[in-house]
Amino acid sequence: MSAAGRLWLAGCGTMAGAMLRRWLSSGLDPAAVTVVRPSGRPVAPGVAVHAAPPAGTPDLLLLGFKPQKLAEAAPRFAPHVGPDTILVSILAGVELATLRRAFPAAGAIVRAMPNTPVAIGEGVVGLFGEGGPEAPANATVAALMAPLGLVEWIADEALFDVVTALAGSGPAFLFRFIDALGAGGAALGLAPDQAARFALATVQGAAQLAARAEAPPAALAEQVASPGGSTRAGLAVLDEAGALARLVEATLAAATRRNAEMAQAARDATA
Ligand SMILES: NC(=O)C1=CN([C@@H]2O[C@H](COP(=O)(O)OP(=O)(O)OC[C@H]3O[C@@H](n4cnc5c(N)ncnc54)[C@H](O)[C@@H]3O)[C@@H](O)[C@H]2O)C=CC1
Ligand SMILES: O=C(O)[C@@H]1CCC=N1
Repeated sequence: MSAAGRLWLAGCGTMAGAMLRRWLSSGLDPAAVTVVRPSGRPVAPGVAVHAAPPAGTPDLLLLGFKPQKLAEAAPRFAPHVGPDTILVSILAGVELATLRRAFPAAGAIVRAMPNTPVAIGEGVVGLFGEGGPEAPANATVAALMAPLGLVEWIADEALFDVVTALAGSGPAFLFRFIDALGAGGAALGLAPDQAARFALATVQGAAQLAARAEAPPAALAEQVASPGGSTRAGLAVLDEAGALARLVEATLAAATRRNAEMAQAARDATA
């Protein structure tokens, strides 16, 4: 974790806060971290917090505010970003070219797309950097992200909005599904609290089984669905005219479109 040297977080809300929690619990020295957040509110013992960027230059600056704040925040942080600084952005949508315009002196710029389960080391982090997978900064960024969960480089920045929809937003879609599973059971007569517990434990168990199994999820579904049995009757509803697949694809498409809109807004705001 010391690979990142002096680490500054610009913004420390839900997402950057989840990343920081995991970094600290996996051994990052809090004295190496500076959080800059408008409220100046404390974050964690030993982590310096400032309402505005202090003097100095970090080795790695993580942009953790909303994409809509880029135009306002960038001029405050840019003077602290030099050729020895790696800039990492978790801003949904916002492209490398926009970030490069806002931080012309940065030594390297990498986009990272995490999700909230990184807080417990069970997240996903998609990465895309300016210099391609072999750029020297990439090893530093990959080492920093490693404790957060599954870390993979994305081959094409044009796909980053899809990664954001699938993995960045994905937990929200799955939380909805857990609720829907419980609500479905409750609608058919189970006590709502018991239905909610069963739904959560079922999703947790199924995900863990799928993660450990050699067979793909489709084969695991077949193992549950006995011929002529009740699971088959339920799957027929999910599969009718590709109902579930179409719903999920439309969901990801809507989120992907919104990421592209935020990218455009950030381009316009920083032009
Ligand atoms: N919430 C999520 O699950 C995910 C969020 N993201 C990205 O993470 C970023 C942050 O999202 P959240 O954590 O959900 O939002 P949030 O609203 O919880 O946190 C943003 C933080 O930025 C701070 N901030 C605002 N203006 C600032 C400035 N000028 N300088 C420094 N800090 C400033 C705010 O005080 C706030 O605490 C967004 O760009 C989003 O696209 C990416 C993946 C997943
Ligand atoms: O909703 C958002 O815009 C961000 C991107 C991925 C998750 N949250």
